[in-house]
Amino acid sequence: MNSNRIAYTGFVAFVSVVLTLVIVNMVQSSTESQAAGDGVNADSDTNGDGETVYRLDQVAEHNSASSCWKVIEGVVYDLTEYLPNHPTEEETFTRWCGKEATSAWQDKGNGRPHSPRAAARLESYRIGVIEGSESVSASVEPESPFTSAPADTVDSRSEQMMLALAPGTYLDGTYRGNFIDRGQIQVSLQFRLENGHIKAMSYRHLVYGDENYLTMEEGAELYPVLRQYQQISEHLEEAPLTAIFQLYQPGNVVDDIDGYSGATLRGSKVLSAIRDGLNRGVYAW
Ligand code: HEM
Repeated sequence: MNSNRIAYTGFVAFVSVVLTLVIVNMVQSSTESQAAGDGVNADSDTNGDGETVYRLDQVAEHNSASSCWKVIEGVVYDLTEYLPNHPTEEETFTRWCGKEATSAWQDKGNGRPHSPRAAARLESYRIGVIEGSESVSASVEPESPFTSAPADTVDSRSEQMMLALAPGTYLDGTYRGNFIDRGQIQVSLQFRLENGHIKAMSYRHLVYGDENYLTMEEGAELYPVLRQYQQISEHLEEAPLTAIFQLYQPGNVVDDIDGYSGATLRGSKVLSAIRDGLNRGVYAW
């Protein structure tokens, strides 16, 4: 073998090694970029039970009706297909898409839990668990009186208010309370407290200016106002006392009859009348 030939063979070997390295490198980086492009599933792990483990920021990407995931008690559910079957306005359900929704699931925003039938249905939409779910389920957010609103709108006031109405603070019995403004009793109501839950709330007097809502006929112009008051009392039926704080956001409690602004006033009056009743003490056992 002459020296030219040796140099040529060496050169060819060198080039093939370099080419191989370049190709291996290209294949590797294309696999990596594909994985990154796959988004949510790419960097999701599986746990010992073979379930996919998601992070909250991955769930947060599925925050609309077209793709709706929720985290409930540490489990991730893809509820997109269930959405059209939920028996409420779509917004009640979709506002929790992409979020930690344990408290909303537990009290439906009205202080009442979902039925066992609903819980069974939920299971069929399970797609995985949330990262660190042991600690998530152990430290589920404290029950909030504002659970009908996402947790980020809750502030520390809610906790103080909850404490003020903690079960056992008010005795069971019948209560009567009033909201009085500008020298006029506008709302007078009665309710029972049984095991800390509101029962049979009724209005004894509902007046504003010259209007007496309680005697209004169904076709009357201001009849919707009476309807909103009734929706508030229906909403509170059998709810824990702390549910009265939901009246600060009556958009979740009554139909949008007048753009909520009036409903806000109505909610606040009822809230104030209930608290007046509580302050007065038991009216009858
Ligand atoms: C997490 C947010 C959710 C909220 C805020 C919510 C809220 C509500 C509300 C307001 C009602 C109607 C009023 C009532 O029955 O008291 C309701 C009923 C119902 N919801 Fe939900 N819901 C949520 C999630 C779900 C999920 C994930 C399922 C099942 C996959 C579900 C299944 C049902 C069923 C079957 C009913 C009929 C009543 C019952 O069986 O409890 N909901 N929900």
